Amino acid sequence: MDATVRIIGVPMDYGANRRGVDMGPSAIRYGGLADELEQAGVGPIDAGDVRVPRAEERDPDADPPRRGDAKFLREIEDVCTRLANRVAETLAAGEFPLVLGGDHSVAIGSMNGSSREANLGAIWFDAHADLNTPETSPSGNVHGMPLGALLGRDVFGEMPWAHAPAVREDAIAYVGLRSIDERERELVRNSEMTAFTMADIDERGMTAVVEDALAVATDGTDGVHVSLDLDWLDPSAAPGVGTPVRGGVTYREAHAALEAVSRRHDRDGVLRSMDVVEVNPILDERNETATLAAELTASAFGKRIL
Ligand SMILES: NC(=[NH2+])NCCC[C@H](N)C(=O)O
Repeated sequence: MDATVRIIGVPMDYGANRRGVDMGPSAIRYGGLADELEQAGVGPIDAGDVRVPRAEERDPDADPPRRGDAKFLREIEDVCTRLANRVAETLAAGEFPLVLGGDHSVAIGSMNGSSREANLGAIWFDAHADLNTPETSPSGNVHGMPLGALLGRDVFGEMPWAHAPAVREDAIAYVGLRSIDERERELVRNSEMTAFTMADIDERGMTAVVEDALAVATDGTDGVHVSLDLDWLDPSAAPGVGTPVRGGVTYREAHAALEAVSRRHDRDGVLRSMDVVEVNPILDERNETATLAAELTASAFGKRIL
């Protein structure tokens, strides 16, 4: 990675089903992110956090969460608008935006910012498809909807600050899917996205799958956004997440995947922006998941064993 990496924290948990991911940015920093990046040969700048209104300060009656609705969408849009601006400014300054979540709805902001001046592709490292809309969501949690939002589906087509689609469907590749809601399954099947599930990884190996995902995300695009949800990993390696799903990626597969991204970047500079999301320190064991998040980020930016 030749560009300076600008770390942008987003201490937000409005999109998640439980409290705690708002502490993710602190935990990942405490887990050694800056040191890890330096070992990868990257000079990071920590730009601090995007302002997120504290949940305790909200009027509890202002926006009552309802089933089938998008909970706290107003707050999430507000934060994502600020984040999108920060990401766009970072890119305009010739720096690389590294966004620390927060729940996965932060990707709505980071990818909107990253795609303002570029045709963006994306790799979604996640157990979940995150393609719900308020209409299809079983939970109403917006962290299950960021791709629906980025594609401008349903009410997300009416967000005046966002341009939709922020990313072309056929330039998105999932890697490691294993938990898809009933109605979401149809959405994934009927979409033009490429979905590599855990079964594909078992059958073909991580490196081959990630190389294919990179081919999808770079085809006809100016750059790739990597969205790394820590629940992509198996809960034995990453216990500090709010929506754990067993049967996930191992510690070694995860490093292999991000090393494959970094190798490709070394060849043709494809990486444009990245977010690392869903670390929940309350549920974690001695900050293990946040530390892993920092290590995996360093692998994406070129840290090698030898
Ligand atoms: N980024 C995440 N952790 N997403 C979890 C989504 C879970 C479920 N599919 C939902 O819509 O509620």
